Amino acid sequence: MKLAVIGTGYVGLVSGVCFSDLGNEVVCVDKMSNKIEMLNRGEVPIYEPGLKELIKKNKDVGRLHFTTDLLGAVQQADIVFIAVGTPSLPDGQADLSYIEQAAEEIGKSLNGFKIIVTKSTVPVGTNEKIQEKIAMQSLFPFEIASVPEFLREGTAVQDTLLPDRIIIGTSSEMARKRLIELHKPLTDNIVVTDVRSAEMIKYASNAFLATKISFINEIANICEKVGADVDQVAFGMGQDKRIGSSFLKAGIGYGGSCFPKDTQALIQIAGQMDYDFKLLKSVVEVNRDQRFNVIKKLESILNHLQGKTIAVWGLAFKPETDDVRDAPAIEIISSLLERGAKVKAYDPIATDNFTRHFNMDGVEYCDKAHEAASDADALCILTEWKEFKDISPAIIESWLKRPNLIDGRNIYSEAELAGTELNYYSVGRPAMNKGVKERSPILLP
Ligand SMILES: NC(=O)c1ccc[n+]([C@@H]2O[C@H](COP(=O)([O-])OP(=O)(O)OC[C@H]3O[C@@H](n4cnc5c(N)ncnc54)[C@H](O)[C@@H]3O)[C@@H](O)[C@H]2O)c1
Ligand SMILES: O=c1ccn([C@@H]2O[C@H](COP(=O)(O)OP(=O)(O)O[C@H]3O[C@H](CO)[C@@H](O)[C@H](O)[C@H]3O)[C@@H](O)[C@H]2O)c(=O)[nH]1
Repeated sequence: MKLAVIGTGYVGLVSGVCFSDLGNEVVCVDKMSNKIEMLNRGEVPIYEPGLKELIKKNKDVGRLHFTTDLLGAVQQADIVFIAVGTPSLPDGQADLSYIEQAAEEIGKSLNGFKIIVTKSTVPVGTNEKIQEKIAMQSLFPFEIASVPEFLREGTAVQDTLLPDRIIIGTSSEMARKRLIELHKPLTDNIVVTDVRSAEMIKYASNAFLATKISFINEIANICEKVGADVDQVAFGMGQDKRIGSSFLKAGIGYGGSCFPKDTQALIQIAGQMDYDFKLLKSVVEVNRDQRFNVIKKLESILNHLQGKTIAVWGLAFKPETDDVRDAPAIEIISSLLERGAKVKAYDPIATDNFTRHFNMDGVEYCDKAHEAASDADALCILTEWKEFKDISPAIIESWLKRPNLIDGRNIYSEAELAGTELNYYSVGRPAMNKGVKERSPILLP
């Protein structure tokens, strides 16, 4: 099939490349000419394992193209995917201006029957607005469908080629058939719904996963008070198939380009219908507070942070990505600076992105983990990069000026800490904490 994909962010680029790998003729479009120039030179604007190789393979056989020419791309396509951004507006609603603009441009470009598919995460009812917008621009026939995307950054290629399920929301028999045919090579688990339900499935899925994370983080906070170990608790809970073991990793809360914005957007969607989504509001509040536990623990160890040197390992919102959108590191570093600390930061790949987006005076960005930790009063681990796990706590202790380690992602085990004199604090594992004032768990009467 001939496909056009509008927007070459994570979703557009990865899905375009994967569709082309399945043998389809794909043209990926972006209005940012620098991105398209990079892609045409064989460079990849995002860090995503396996993507570069797949782009090269499919470009070399002439099945994959990159262009800024939306009209040309749409005109040669049978199916057009919209994969532009839907960032948050200041009040939390989804900003649909990129969607509206793309729909208008697609409408102006139609030259015959097409299926227009929205992959972007959009509020319920948006696909109907897209339909109206396109129809205002064109008399050519077209059908619409909502096929939300569920890939995770860092495993995007794998998630796209081996999805748990594909959701196809459409009322068109023709779109249903063509889209099932297109996705069939990926999975047999294709769920066909109406358009509004497909739009809601995406938000409900992200909100539910965010809820699991905030739930386990609150359990972790209680574990610290009652002397239980959240990792053991999560493992035990996860053995129940009804609960499942995924997304129960306690830490400093979720970040990234999706959970923070999509939870806020769903609260707004509900609010516009006069429904107060109390549970999800609490999920967001718990997540906001969780990252500041790092600051509280630092203050309990160091008393105050004025003039102290704090090393930070991890700027990306999670490992295997250079994405820093809504990363916990942003607020944690800002709070450290506000309290007068000197911050030395290191990330294996996200530093350039971080410095491009955030102007944080007073932060020294380091090229090596060792350089950041050297002579620091404390080290905070904010992202669980494998590179960090491979460095033993004993080595870290030898680099630091004072032996204080805040492990925001629970990357070290008790055995790895044995023999060190580190004041160690992780999340929800009080028996492993050493040197922190509230070290002894409060035993229940
Ligand atoms: N990032 C993820 O992991 C992920 C996963 C699932 C779903 N989503 C959803 O998918 C959508 C896209 O997310 P993303 O992270 O890939 O976005 P992004 O913001 O990284 O990229 C969007 C791209 O679209 C381009 N664009 C905008 N308007 C355009 C137009 N009219 N013509 C051509 N190009 C245009 C922009 O220049 C940009 O390069 C969002 O709705 C997001 O919520 C994202
Ligand atoms: O047990 C867990 C799992 C994740 N996280 C955090 O949650 C955030 C999001 O992680 P993850 O879901 O792996 O990354 P994303 O790439 O943001 O993917 C989510 O958001 C995408 C965009 O909508 C969806 O497509 C995916 O299905 C959904 O998992 C990160 O900060 C993680 O550190 C935890 O704290 N504990």
